[in-house]
Amino acid sequence: MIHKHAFEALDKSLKDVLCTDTNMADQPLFGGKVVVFGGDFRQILPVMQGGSNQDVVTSCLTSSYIWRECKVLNLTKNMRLLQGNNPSEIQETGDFAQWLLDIGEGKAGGDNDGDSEIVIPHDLLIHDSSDPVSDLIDFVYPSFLDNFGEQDFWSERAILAPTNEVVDDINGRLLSLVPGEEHEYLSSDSVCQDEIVGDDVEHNLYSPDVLNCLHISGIPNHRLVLKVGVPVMLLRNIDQRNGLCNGTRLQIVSLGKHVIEAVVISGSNIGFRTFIPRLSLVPTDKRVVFRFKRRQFPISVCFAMTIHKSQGQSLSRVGLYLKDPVFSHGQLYVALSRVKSKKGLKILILDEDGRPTNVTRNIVYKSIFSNL
Ligand SMILES: Nc1ncnc2c1ncn2[C@@H]1O[C@H](COP(=O)(O)OP(=O)(O)OP(=O)(O)O)[C@@H](O)[C@H]1O
Repeated sequence: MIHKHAFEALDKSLKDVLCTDTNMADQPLFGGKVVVFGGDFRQILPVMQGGSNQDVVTSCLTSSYIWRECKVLNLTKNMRLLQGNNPSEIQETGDFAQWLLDIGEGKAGGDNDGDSEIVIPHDLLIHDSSDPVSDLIDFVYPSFLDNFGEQDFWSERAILAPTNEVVDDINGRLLSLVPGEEHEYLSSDSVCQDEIVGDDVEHNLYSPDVLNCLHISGIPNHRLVLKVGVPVMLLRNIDQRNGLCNGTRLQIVSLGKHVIEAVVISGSNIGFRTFIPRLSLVPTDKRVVFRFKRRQFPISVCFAMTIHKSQGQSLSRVGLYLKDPVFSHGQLYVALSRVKSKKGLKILILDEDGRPTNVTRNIVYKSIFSNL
């Protein structure tokens, strides 16, 4: 979800361009233009690094002066969930849709606000298994090697997890099963010129070895290992007209030294072939206190992806791997609601001792709903 300041900036810009009245109080919102917002406050709210619950809630559009003039229209039907053909399937879909809403609104397993523990129904769980992670992988990617060459096989499946560490672990495990030669691409990392002060201590602090070790959300790792046929996700908008946006999934066709050929497998331009170059990527993560750039292909392997990255996706098969519990408002709801049918969802929750369990954390800041 976008920070309210982005909408307020648009409001001010449109007022500047469209209003002749210099008295701010008399200028209509968005310069008199009608603006339609679409969103779901049960989903993940703006990311505020180090921010409190209240900081997150007040960063939303509902806490802006704009909201006072918004008219709210509610959508009532979950269009992603495929309706069944017979009464029992229709009933099951309806019950599942209601359960998702209860998770999103903090009502599942009793009324709760903030962090709560919820019990996941038995039929959605991976349990009683000697190797539960393999079972989850087999559920999402059955007959992995037989289906490996099929483009359609990759377009509607994913394993989701809250953190990049777990995602990298699953991706590494599945990549090792893929037949074919491994290609390793190492990034070139350097501190941005405006950060260099010519001091030896600073120079050593920011040496390439140090920069190479940084794993930062939103940019690829220093070491990117790929094979032909592997599904990858774009991490930047590189050609929006042809559907090559941040989050688009592609399958690798060939791996060159300077360029990677891939075919789009998700979104509106499925089948489109393209060449991906290396880009200089500058992380925006405020926890990195200096600016540096990483020159690397803007992609990551996506057998598994983080819940944040899965926002907006509709998938026919989802394996939710909760080795660690979710950590932000709406994360569990987003993960569970990516799927098009209840049958396409399995969840593996591990307890502190690494054993499968049926209880996990849900986080819902109820104050976000108070203005709706
Ligand atoms: N009017 C409709 N008729 C049929 N299918 C629809 C309709 N609207 C949406 N869908 C389907 O529902 C799914 C979700 O749609 P879409 O991604 O636009 O919703 P969204 O609100 O952006 O979802 P989310 O925010 O949960 O990612 C898609 O598979 C889409 O094809």
